[in-house]
Amino acid sequence: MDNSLIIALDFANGSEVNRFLQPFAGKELFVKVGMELFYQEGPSIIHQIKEKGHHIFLDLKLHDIPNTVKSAMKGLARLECDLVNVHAAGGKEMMAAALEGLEAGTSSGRKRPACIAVTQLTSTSEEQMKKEQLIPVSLEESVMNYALLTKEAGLDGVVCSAWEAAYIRENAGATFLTVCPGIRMTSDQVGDQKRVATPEFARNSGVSSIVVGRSITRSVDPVKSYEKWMDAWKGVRQ
Ligand SMILES: O=c1ccn([C@@H]2O[C@H](COP(=O)(O)O)[C@@H](O)[C@H]2O)c(=O)[nH]1
Repeated sequence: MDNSLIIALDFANGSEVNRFLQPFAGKELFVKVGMELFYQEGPSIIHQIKEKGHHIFLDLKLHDIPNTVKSAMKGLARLECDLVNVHAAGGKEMMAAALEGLEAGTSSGRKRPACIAVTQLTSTSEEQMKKEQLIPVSLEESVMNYALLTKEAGLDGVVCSAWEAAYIRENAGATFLTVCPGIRMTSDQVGDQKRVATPEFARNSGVSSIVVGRSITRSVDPVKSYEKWMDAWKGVRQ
């Protein structure tokens, strides 16, 4: 799953997803199903997207007591997604329990889904983190702390912004995944994201995979937009 551009399918229902995916028929995409879509459509949306041949990041950001997360992950493993996640703020014990659940729910002979943890949301600024979460260190230190806890718990990587990816790579190793949302072209609207970066910056920082939502899903021509984004991510001259 390294070097992927993951499209965030933040749609209200399955019909909107089908309408979006239809012009991509024949292409093998990596897509992200988040809370908005999954809470409306449930597991059936995962089966439908898998039938179309796409890879899936199920972005439900589990955050609860270890036993609950373990049981939930056991169930989610049966959906056979490629990537799932939790919040690192749930702690090392919770993250280790998530892995145990995933392993228990993965059928024999199959590879368990990769599991990553959200560090600080890309919609969080350092100022907000200090004021609201009462974390006195820099945002980069907080993200790094969560990344190291995630690694110690045995998970495969983290969700972070592209700004922290190089530091994480240096300290946690090149095989530890850094999956980065908050990616924007310079002409794009930033919206609610705070720690944004361009695809070029992400590539040069050694980010494993980028997540792109509205810039593609809300564009007039999503296929053309996706191709433009892929070129920027892969480093093709514009
Ligand atoms: O820290 C995080 C964790 C998850 N996300 C998700 O990524 C996409 C980003 O969408 P855009 O439209 O490109 O902003 C969205 O689904 C978020 O839930 C994140 O942005 N930051």
